[in-house]
Amino acid sequence: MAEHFTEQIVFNKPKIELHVHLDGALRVETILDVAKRRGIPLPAYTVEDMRRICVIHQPATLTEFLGKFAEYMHVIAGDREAIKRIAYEFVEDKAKEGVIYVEVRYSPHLLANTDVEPIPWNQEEGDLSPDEVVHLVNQGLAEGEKTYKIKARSILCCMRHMPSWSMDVVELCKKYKKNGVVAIDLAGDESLNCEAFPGHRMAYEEAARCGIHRTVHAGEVGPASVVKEAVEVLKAERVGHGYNTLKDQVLYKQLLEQNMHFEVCPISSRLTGACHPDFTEHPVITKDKANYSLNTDDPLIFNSTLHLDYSTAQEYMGFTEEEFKRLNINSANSSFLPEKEKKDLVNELYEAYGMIGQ
Ligand SMILES: O=c1[nH]cnc2c1ncn2[C@H]1C[C@H](O)[C@@H](CO)O1
Repeated sequence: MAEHFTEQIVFNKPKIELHVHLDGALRVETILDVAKRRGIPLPAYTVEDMRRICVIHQPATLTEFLGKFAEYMHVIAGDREAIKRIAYEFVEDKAKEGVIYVEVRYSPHLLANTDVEPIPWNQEEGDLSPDEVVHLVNQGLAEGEKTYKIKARSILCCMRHMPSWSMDVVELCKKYKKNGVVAIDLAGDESLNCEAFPGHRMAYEEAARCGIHRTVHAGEVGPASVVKEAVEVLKAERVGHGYNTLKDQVLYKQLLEQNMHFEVCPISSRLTGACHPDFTEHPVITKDKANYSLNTDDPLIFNSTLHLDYSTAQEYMGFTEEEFKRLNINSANSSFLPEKEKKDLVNELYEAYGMIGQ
């Protein structure tokens, strides 16, 4: 587990997760297995050693954290079997954590090796396009859903440093809207690119025009102005992280009034240096009755589970059983499911939490 924090199951009830990266949620065992099959050299060959390389152990910076992906993404990218497998295993892992609905995000371009410029992770050009990546992830998720009886949808990420990919991303969201893709996201290093490039803005305009749901990583390490831009220019319906919103109280109050949903990731926020390392100082906004979810973000790199985020929230941030229920109901209400499915999900939680008729 991350540093000395210990995982306990403090909320053993159905949960919703809205902010988790597929490529940050792989099993180390799978990376080793695929590398062996493909004959790809790794910096380590045991689970323990490879985990040590992938994991962030001490609070670092977002830029350092994002560097961790380069340790293993070349193993999975460009390989059809591996991509389908990680999607399937992801659903299994979430089901084991008691998640009944998850929205998982990734960049199709970062898993492809053709129709992408530049080809990521120093791969040789191959024949796996971002379009086929989405198809494969959809298949893996759908098979996982069938086996583990939970619901999994996906969000496609634009990357802050690659505005030239963003129009492709929104086109993929449109194409696969009926096949499990529910929204567009903008991820990557906002500390390097604070203002969204025109490529991102155009993609988000098109998303809004076509009824594609929108979330944006903003105010994680970047200033509150990035959140303002996400909401006002990119028309974000949810904010990924958003911690620095609190530094602009006018904006924060406005977003509270709008019932804006914040995708909060406690363990992540500490290890990426986004928030104060002392969890008691974390700007999670329980006292304001804000609308937010609790999420793992990148459990491989934080060596974490959703249970660890919950137990940390309970132990250091004063979360109660009632707050866990409230935030999960808010999460279901803020999911990007169609209205009818959303209503059913909310009712499922009410029932599981013994809140029928409230
Ligand atoms: O916490 C994060 N902030 C910004 N970008 C992130 C975070 N976690 C993962 N990413 C990036 C790296 C992944 O390759 C990409 C798509 O999942 O999104």
